[in-house]
Amino acid sequence: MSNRLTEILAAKRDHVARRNAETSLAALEASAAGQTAPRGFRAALDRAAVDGFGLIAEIKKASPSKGLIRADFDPPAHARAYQAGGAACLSVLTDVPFFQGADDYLVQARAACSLPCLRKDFMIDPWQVLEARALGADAILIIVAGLEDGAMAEIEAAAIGLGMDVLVEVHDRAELDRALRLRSRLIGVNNRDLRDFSVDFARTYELVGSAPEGCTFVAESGLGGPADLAAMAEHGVRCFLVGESLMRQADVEAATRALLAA
Ligand SMILES: O=P(O)(O)OC[C@@H](O)[C@@H](O)c1c[nH]c2ccccc12
Repeated sequence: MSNRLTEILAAKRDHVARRNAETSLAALEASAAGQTAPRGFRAALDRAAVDGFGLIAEIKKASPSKGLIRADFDPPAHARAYQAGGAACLSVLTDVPFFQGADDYLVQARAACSLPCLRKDFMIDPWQVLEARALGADAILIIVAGLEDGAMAEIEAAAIGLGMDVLVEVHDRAELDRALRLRSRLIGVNNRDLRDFSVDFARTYELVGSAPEGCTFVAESGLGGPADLAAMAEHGVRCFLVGESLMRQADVEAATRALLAA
């Protein structure tokens, strides 16, 4: 069980325990209740995919495999550029130790645009879902590889209870089967295996045909440009989550527009 995901989840457990102890639940509930209503994340993706591609554009400063991705990191500017370039949704990394993310990046990005925003983090406890909503998040991520069935269901129930969408991330068929026991029908296949960070588009190609009717299917990670999206589209994939390749561009808006023109 010694892999990168296990390491990340162990650190997350300590982080959540600490934050939970220093934050009053009542204050968190009040700030979640004071947020504007969730923006429909899956609905925005589905709308965009009708006659184009549904893009979840990710605000990502660094990653454990690549280190710093962008020195002039500016979440509000990136959020505006992604929206102007045609993205349907945003994903904002809030994990601190491994992705150099921050809760505040999510708050800033969401305030700077009108797109639905996913809090991209490693959810292990329903408390983090309430925290996500208190930050304004419209959707959360569940990584099937990191959770038991019971924990997944609890985290999902917390999100649904708060009106949020849930992106359920899988790597293989066994994980897809587990994902489909949940209620969410927004499924992401991560081409990058979080256990060893290897990237393989075949993970998406193998699973796209197994997603039942009525699922919104998202290919995630390692997508470099229009040619990759065009190849994915040939396999019937219409929705994508892209971070690094867009974050490395000087002109993020133009790169986003070019990507969606694939
Ligand atoms: O930067 P990329 O290769 O375009 O990948 C984006 C996104 O898919 C990736 O950041 C990601 C997918 N699932 C995750 C889970 C946790 C942290 C990060 C991720």
